[in-house]
Amino acid sequence: MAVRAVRGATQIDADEREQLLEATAELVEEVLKRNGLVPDDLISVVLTATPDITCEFPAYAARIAGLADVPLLSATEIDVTGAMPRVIRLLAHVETDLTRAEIKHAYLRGAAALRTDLPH
Ligand SMILES: O=C(O)C(=O)C[C@]1(C(=O)O)C=C[C@@H](O)C=C1
Repeated sequence: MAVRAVRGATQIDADEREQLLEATAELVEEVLKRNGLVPDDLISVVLTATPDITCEFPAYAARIAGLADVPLLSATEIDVTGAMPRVIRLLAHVETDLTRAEIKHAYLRGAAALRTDLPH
């Protein structure tokens, strides 16, 4: 049974929110680890959620996952018909000596199907 919490006058699904927090933390950690980055290398980070994700701001999830002093922004991904549901995307602007070709992207869990042209 889903545990429910209340934000303002609105009920939210606490289990879904916990999943969002965990998945976003995993994504942040993977992006940093794969590219040998630390939070200080991050200039800013934009996170998007598909429109079906309404339980929490991904930026909040990233903040408590370790990006406390990085400028963050949450936004909604475009609602394209037939697009993969329940996806969190992260676009980071970083200080790095890596070339674009050396950057390692992270498509985790089912999101790997979004870019089969990339190594995962
Ligand atoms: O990289 C992704 O997450 C995708 O879903 C692919 C893609 C693209 O076609 O380049 C599509 C939609 C997103 O806004 C970003 C990128």
